[in-house]
Amino acid sequence: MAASTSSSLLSAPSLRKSPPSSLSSRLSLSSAFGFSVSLPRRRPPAPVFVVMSMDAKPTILVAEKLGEAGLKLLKDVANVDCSYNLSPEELCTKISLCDALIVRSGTKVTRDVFEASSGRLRVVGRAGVGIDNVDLAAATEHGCLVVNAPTANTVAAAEHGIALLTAMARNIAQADASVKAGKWERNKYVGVSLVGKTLAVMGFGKVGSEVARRAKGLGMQVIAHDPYAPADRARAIGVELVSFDEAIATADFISLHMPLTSATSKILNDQTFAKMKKGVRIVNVARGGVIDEEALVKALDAGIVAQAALDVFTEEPPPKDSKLILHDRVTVTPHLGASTMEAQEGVAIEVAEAVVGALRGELAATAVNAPMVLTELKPFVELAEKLGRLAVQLVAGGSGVKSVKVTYASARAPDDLDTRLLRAMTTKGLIEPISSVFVNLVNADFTAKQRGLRISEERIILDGSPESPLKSIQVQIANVESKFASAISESGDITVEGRVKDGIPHLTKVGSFEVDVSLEGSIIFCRQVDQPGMIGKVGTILAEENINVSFMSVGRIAPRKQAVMAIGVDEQPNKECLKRIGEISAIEEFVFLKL
Ligand SMILES: NC(=O)C1=CN([C@@H]2O[C@H](COP(=O)(O)OP(=O)(O)OC[C@H]3O[C@@H](n4cnc5c(N)ncnc54)[C@H](O)[C@@H]3O)[C@@H](O)[C@H]2O)C=CC1
Ligand SMILES: O=C(O)C(=O)COP(=O)(O)O
Repeated sequence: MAASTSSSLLSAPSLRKSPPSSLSSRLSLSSAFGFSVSLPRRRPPAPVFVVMSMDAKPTILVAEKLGEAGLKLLKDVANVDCSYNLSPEELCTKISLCDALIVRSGTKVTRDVFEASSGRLRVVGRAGVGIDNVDLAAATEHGCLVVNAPTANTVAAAEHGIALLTAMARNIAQADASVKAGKWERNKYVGVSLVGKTLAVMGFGKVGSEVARRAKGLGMQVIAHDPYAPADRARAIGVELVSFDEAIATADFISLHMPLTSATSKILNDQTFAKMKKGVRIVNVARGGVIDEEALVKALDAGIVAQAALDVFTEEPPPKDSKLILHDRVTVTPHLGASTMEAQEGVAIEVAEAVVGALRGELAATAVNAPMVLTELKPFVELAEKLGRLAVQLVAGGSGVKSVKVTYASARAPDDLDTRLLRAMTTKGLIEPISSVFVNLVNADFTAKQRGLRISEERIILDGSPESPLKSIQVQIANVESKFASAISESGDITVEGRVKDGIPHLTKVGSFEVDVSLEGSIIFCRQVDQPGMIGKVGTILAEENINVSFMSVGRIAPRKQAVMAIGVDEQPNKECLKRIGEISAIEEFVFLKL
């Protein structure tokens, strides 16, 4: 495949130098995808996302300690400046002389850093999974690639979870401090046994499943909650997937392994602690923000939570006088989940390879923000991602998403429409709302496969002018239940379909209902009895709650039967507002979805 053609799928924000041809030939998207597709004839060649020639040695700033093997890889091709504990000002001063920056979780790579680099910084490497310390939007705007190391520390994080679990159950940290203080308190530190106890693993991804495997080895009864994990993957290691409420109500121990997203933020709070078994013990090696820390202190004091073991905190380092940290039934570590010799060597190699590759012009499979080119497909790319986002959010908790079909209706011949970018963006929409994985053109198929998600594509060839690349895109999720039953079409699948109108993606079908709502902001779907006054009733509630409606559309099967109302809203309605809508008597079901 000619690199110049394939590269047209990638943007070239501000190139300093075109790549030499030997480097261009390394950017083979077909191999990155693991399949080969003939590319469209119309697409003009564009420069690749290459950042610099390798004849001048680039400079890489390593701002946090990195394993030796990774450093060696970097030093083979670059001038490496290892400067740790830089203040934000020092980082901004240094960065203007650097082509790449490598960090862990302790360095904040803010917009100021990208601005201070004056366009020289081309790659940020995160030697670990979470990239919450990197301003991704600013990176993308400045044409800077961000890569991470998503797999090399999985086992370390799982082992740390198990270490905290066992240390907590046997009061290891407290007893150690007591003996060192000259005491001998054998009765005070009687622990609890793990064997036969129920552990709820919340988030059954890479780390969660490794924790589950190990806990079973300790003789624990393991259940898991993960609305998006396929049940057969859980079954394969003898774990039952259950609802959130069942998990927290049944567990003697709860271990958190979900990403921090708007849906998981403070997922353990006053209400959810109240549903737990009295005396439950909690482990968190995910992200501090998934627990409402004040609520946890209250639950500890009320005896609902017997103990907690925490590696991560909302604010890191946490305030010295934090009641949570100082609580005598809480065991803490300073974000050590990924800190083993082996994991650090692993992430160092994984990130160094990605950074060196990126400097050479290759696009790493671990790229987090690979910017995409503005082509005629741009609005359809946006449509594909939004349909994916909508479809996955319509899935009811407990249904594993395994099989997705994307149907493109187009008047273009198959060899004149390359759907890889559309499929990648649909995959991004399907996976990102439910995961800490970042999906881009390069890693989309790989990521889907890794998660057991099968994405098939179908083309409907239409008569008419091939001027516009596509008429519509439909996304269907098979074999799942929906939290909005009307989203299930006659085929039995969750179905959403959209079109581009005046350059803006629109949703045109949900389930069997025709609607028309622009895909901006967020959406409320309501199914109601088709009768006068419904739009007014819902509109009035939204107006009273100061929620701006951007679009409203009603689709119905037949007059005075059932209808589905799709309402685009600029602001997120609060719980009270949604409750009021749900209480309108003719409304049979409704759901709020973020785009
Ligand atoms: N303490 C440390 O040093 C480390 C912390 N981590 C953190 O551990 C977490 C998990 O990492 P991975 O397993 O690599 O990610 P992953 O993406 O492989 O797994 C996350 C899982 O959470 C599930 N999930 C999403 N929303 C959920 C919800 N509302 N309820 C239950 N499950 C939900 C997803 O379906 C997915 O299966 C991340 O937050 C990551 O940042 C990872 C490595 C080291
Ligand atoms: O990889 C992650 O998400 C982690 O939380 C590990 O962070 P660290 O690299 O140890 O600062």
